[in-house]
Amino acid sequence: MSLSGKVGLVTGGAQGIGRAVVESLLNSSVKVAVVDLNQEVGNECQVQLDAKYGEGNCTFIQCDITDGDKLKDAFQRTVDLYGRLDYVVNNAGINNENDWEKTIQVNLTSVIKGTYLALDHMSKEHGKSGGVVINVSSMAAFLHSPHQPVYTATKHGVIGFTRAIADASLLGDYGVRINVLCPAFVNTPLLHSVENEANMGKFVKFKDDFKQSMNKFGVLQPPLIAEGVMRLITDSGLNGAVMKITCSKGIHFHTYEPPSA
Ligand SMILES: NC(=O)C1=CN([C@@H]2O[C@H](COP(=O)(O)OP(=O)(O)OC[C@H]3O[C@@H](n4cnc5c(N)ncnc54)[C@H](O)[C@@H]3O)[C@@H](O)[C@H]2O)C=CC1
Ligand SMILES: CC/C=C\C[C@H](O)[C@H](O)/C=C/C=C/C=C\C=C\C(=O)C/C=C\CCC(=O)O
Repeated sequence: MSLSGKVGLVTGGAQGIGRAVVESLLNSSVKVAVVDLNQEVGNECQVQLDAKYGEGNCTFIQCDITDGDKLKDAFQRTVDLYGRLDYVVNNAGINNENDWEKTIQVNLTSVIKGTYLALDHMSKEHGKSGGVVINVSSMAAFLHSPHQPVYTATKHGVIGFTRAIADASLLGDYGVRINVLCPAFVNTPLLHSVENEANMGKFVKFKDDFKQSMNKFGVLQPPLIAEGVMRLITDSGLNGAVMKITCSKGIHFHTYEPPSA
């Protein structure tokens, strides 16, 4: 399936999982807006991607996604620059149990805003031609741990929101498929925040429990997560799907039992 001529937007795209996703999209000839808070890492990312994929194929947009107006502008700038929008990956996330309200804003509220903005630009309801949204949750939504209660709550929230809005998209004939991705531990800068009291607050004392889980379940590399994202984009049968990626089972899907009366 050729994705050439399509346009994507990835939040938190300057490093870690988001950066791997951006590169997979560029490898498939998708033009990409890299929306990220970090100016320095974003600038470096732009230089490196221009050198690797050629100028004009991606653009770094500095944006704090918790600022609703700035997020709206980032979507509009993407459409103004590339003429359309087809894929949105709401990936940016933080792990901050000290400033837990910020964690809710970044990990959940901004994912909801990003999904609604994606629908504004892609839904047939607004005369657009459809697309795909992928919201990044975590295996933490299935196997909770004592060192990140609010992070865990946000990742549960992302799954609930995504499954419900995916149903709305289907019933409302929006033409937009909306799926959720739940990676286990991935080797990115975020993972190293477990030892940092500024992030973990009083739960830092449970870091050994976290490390034991990492040893038990293993650590994935970002390109496998990007492979999962590309599958969610290209498999036209997937809407409201909950993709899990783990060391033991690789890319697979969570199954829900139908509710009984
Ligand atoms: N690394 C891991 O083990 C796992 C990560 N995840 C999730 O994957 C997503 C990406 O995580 P990583 O790549 O590991 O993290 P990371 O910390 O390496 O990268 C996150 C990116 O998001 C950006 N960002 C943070 N706050 C932002 C804001 N307010 N506005 C715009 N950009 C912002 C950062 O500048 C950074 O470039 C997150 O949602 C995370 O919760 C899920 C499961 C496992
Ligand atoms: C300081 C922590 C920072 C970042 C890491 C994040 O918290 C990340 O989102 C947390 C991931 C937690 C993963 C937890 C469990 C992983 C489990 C497995 O890998 C496999 C276990 C079962 C698979 C069975 C199934 O597929 O259902």
